[in-house]
Amino acid sequence: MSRNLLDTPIEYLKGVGPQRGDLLKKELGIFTYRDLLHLYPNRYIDRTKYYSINELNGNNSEVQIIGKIIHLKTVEQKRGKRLVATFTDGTGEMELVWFQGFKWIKENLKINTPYVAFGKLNSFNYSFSIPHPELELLEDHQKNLSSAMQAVYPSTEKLGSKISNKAMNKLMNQLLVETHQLFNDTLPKEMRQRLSLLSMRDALINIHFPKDPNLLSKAEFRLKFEEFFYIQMQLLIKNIARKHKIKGFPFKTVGDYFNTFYKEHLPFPLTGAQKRVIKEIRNDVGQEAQMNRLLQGDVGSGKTIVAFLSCLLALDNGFQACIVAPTEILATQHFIGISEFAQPLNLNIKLLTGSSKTVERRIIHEELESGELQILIGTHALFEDKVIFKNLGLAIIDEQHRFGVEQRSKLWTKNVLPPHVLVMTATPIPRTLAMSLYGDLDVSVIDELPPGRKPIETLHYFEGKRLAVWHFIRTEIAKGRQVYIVYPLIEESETLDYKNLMEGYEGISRDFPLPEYSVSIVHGQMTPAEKEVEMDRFAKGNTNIMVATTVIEVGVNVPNASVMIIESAERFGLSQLHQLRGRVGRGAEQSYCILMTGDKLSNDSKIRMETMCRTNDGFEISEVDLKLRGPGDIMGKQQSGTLPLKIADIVKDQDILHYARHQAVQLLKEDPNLEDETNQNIKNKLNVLNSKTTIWNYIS
Ligand SMILES: Nc1ncnc2c1ncn2[C@@H]1O[C@H](COP(=O)(O)OP(=O)(O)OP(=O)(O)O)[C@@H](O)[C@H]1O
Repeated sequence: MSRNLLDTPIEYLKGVGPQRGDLLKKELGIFTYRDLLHLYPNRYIDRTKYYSINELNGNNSEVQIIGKIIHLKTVEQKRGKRLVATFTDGTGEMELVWFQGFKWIKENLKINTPYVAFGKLNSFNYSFSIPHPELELLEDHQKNLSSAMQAVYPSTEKLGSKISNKAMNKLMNQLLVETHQLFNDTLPKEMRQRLSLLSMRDALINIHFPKDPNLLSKAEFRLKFEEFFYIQMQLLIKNIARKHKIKGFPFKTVGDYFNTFYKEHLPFPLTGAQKRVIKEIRNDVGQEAQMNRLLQGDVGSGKTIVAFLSCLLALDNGFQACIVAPTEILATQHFIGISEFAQPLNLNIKLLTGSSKTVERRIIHEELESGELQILIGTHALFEDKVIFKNLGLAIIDEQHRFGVEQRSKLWTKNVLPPHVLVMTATPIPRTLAMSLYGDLDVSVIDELPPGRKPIETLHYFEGKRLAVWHFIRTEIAKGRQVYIVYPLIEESETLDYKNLMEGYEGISRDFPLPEYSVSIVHGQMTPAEKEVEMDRFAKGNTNIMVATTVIEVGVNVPNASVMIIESAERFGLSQLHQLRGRVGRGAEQSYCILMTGDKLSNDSKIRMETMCRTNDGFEISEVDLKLRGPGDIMGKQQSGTLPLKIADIVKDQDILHYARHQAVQLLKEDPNLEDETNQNIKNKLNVLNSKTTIWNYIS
């Protein structure tokens, strides 16, 4: 497309002007002609359908009726004045109503003249009305009707009557008249023909003024394809570039540490998935390029041993490794778990968290710089400037989405070359999202649980069943099992949150009294040391019940705990519920998760409870979560904001996403550097995109 005209500030478009221009800029972020062109409609109204008044019913939402105004009157009520027109089409009568702008309407409306009235239908006791209808003289309507399907723009909700939908349509028409000659295509003709894609020009015209439903769906397909195709092209090209350009330390040998542990000290036979993932990692770190791998494994799938074996690869090649976790509890758990694995190897492994003592810190700093310290495990305390590695070769980051971009890149600056990076997440990211967001990270998936695990049985109970639930807890404790009872974190109010938890704790302590039962508690207002003591009591089996807020959400590993009670479960998101449930079912016993809720549940909450009761599969759960919440909430605003999608929807349009990815892969196979004459416009568009897109800024 010609850049100049399409970059024209929006206020210069005929019909816009400074006032409307300001509205468009402020409310919709439309600054130029180009921005307006890509403001796509939300939906379409069939303007070929006319209703007669006697066929109206309460189910009609928007209607279009040909008729005449036979009477106009002003009605005064307590709530204010309104102007009411009696409108008839010969089959019946209805009302057209206005609450403002009376003078103009009275002066301009013609009595007993054919009009087309269009708008939202209100019904009350079998009488119908349209508030603030769009009215057009039938004569004009027949002359003007250029498109049977009329676009409704998202602006309608935001701008209301300031720029009506009709006015938006008019502006769009004006814009297309002025600019349509200038639309160059961004996809080669050969490709468009091969894939039966509309040209950009036809797609844009038909998305705003569809000639018929078939052309509309072709236009939508073309524009969605375009968005996905270019995202995938960027990701794939970046991936190729990374493999070539970002040099990393190659771990050439698989040495004594790895081999000894693998052959002699594995605490259990690895699952097929664990073996496969370790192979993928070994292959990556053996190359000259930096590894950037995302390791997805459902809760309890055994990521820790994979992390440990990866660390051994670094150590075998004379490098240090670190593991960073988002909370002290999790970092400590990793430290305990890894130290246990490492016992026979006599390694120097240390823990660094916010509550490490000054003396410990000094020792850690010194040993780290001298290279004596081999594996450092900790929280974001590792990102501090004082923490200097002699030669960090591998950084493992657990639950990455809790860290910011800058923090992660801080680890990079600690080296001449970047270390290999393994990002571990127990929150499965739906495949489609992973593909669109992490297309340039290599992904490994542990999709198999260790053998002998019994699926967790999940049950949903309303408050009225509490006594039965308590009875159940008693029988499980009598069998020697332990129980978690989790309360929601009420984000807006720490005090309320605390009060809730403490009340629960007091009740539980009353219902499960000493000496028969003992109850631990962990909450956000305790110091890390206090939390650790309580966690430790529970982990060692000294207490039967652990009462906690979501601080135990990730990483806690107490295989003997077989019951998870989640209080006010309707307050939790799906992925959080799944994480919490993952704290049980880690031993060989049958485990249970009980979701307690109030009686009144929203539809979404019902779906969440049903999903949890139906499946233990983290990927399936994350797909449902994605559908319920949309990608923004799952990934956090920062990340979803980076996806440049205006028309495509990563949930609904997954098929197009896969198709576009396939086409992008094929194209790059055939012409990796886009040198072919026919691919020049793709190259040009990528150049423009690369100069402004931020999609991966947070990854690299
Ligand atoms: N191949 C295996 N065979 C038997 N047990 C295993 C195997 N792999 C891991 N485990 C055990 O399963 C439990 C869960 O493993 P781990 O803590 O590594 O899970 P995870 O993937 O880190 O889960 P989470 O993210 O929930 O912490 C541990 O008790 C671990 O010892």
